[in-house]
Amino acid sequence: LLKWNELKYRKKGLPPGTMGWPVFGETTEFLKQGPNFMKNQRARYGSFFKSHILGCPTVVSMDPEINRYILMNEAKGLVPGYPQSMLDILGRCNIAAVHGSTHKYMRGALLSLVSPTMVRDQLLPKIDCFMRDYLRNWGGSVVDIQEKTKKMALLSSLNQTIGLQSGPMMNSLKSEFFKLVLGTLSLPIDLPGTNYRQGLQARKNVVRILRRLMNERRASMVTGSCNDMLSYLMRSEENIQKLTDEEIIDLIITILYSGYETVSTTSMMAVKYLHDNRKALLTLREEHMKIRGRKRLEDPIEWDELKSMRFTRAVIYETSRLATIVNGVLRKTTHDMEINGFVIPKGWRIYVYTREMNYSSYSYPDPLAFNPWRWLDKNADFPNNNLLFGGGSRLCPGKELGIAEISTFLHYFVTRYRWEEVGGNKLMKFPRVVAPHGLHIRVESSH
Ligand code: HEM
Repeated sequence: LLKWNELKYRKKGLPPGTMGWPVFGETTEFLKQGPNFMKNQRARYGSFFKSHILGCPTVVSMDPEINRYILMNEAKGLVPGYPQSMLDILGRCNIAAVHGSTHKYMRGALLSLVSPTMVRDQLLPKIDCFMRDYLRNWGGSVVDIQEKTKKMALLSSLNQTIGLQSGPMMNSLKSEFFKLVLGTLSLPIDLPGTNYRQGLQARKNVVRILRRLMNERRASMVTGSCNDMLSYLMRSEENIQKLTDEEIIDLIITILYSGYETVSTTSMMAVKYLHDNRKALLTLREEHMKIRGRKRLEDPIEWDELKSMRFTRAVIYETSRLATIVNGVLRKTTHDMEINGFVIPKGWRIYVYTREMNYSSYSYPDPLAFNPWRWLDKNADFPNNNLLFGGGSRLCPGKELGIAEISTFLHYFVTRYRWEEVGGNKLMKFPRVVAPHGLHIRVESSH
């Protein structure tokens, strides 16, 4: 079977590599061995090789230059190639499912929601208020920081998108959202009890709740007075892009989904790395104490203060790099196309695998050390330096919002508390960063 499968894919012009078993391909090896599978294949076939993973013939690219080329050239037919289960559950109009001019206006609408002015005037005050409250009364207890940061990312995002702070609607949205997330990461098998079926059902429920909310706001004409993202999108005079209701709903789901695991995992891993690196923690705490020292206890963080948190930003970048919160991004070809001297057939996936770039000792001397200071020496925002937030026309639009959330979380966490890990926490780094049994810390108030 293995041989037959190799012969099936022995077309002229394809990159070197192996295709594994029919149907399953090399998915098991990929998931089990993770980064080592990639490194072994690279040692044998170079940085651009073919495989068959997660149900599709795939070309894996580990070459920084080619990775950048792929991200910069969506217009040539290199469009997002995320799994079907994800597209089904996130909706027809979610940003990863649309290309060309539709992508342009959906992205435009999203960018107008998270522009620097919006972060300064609308979002930062909300985030500050949320975090200040969320991080109350943690002292004197053992908390699972994984669970806390997950809840934090979702609740903060629900507050910004639809203005929800508590109540029954919040509870049902929360539990539906967790099912929705599980569904997007599952095999698309539509049978009772599967994560996929439950994810689809959860999507239906989320859509129903959002639609009801929109109708209620229209009926009571409160759209004008609310200042959350949903109302902003519904107010047609401000919403230059004039999205349909379906597009608005899918955009809200996109925002909730994209900022959830990224923000929560980065926050959790920052807590972990700071715990293990006292000097970095002291430097970070000093940066935040200086800001707090100039203010009254109840004063919120201001935009200029957020911008002045240089070391905090460096901690976020370094956490994102060392933990590799995002291993890579997926694309697919819309027609046969030549890349790097090979011909990639139409419909093949391209895994733009960026993980190894994070551990390059050329770009990051002593790459396995947690060293936030390295980001202070170079211009961290120079787009070619890293692909931590993607690149090209799909560069993460929520980057500054995400950084604002994590910075505010860290601000209240390090100025209010000290913490120690309660031993025995296991961490898995691949395919996603998770603590399978939670990451428990004992928290004490600083004063
Ligand atoms: C530390 C936090 C974050 C990290 C590490 C991160 C990372 C990324 C990466 C790597 C991509 C590129 C995906 C691709 O090319 O296929 C991306 C895209 C995206 N991110 Fe983020 N992200 C973060 C926070 C957020 C937040 C808070 C939002 C909420 C608005 C967000 C919304 C999006 C959206 C909508 C896209 C798709 C853009 C498009 O297709 O045009 N992200 N992000």
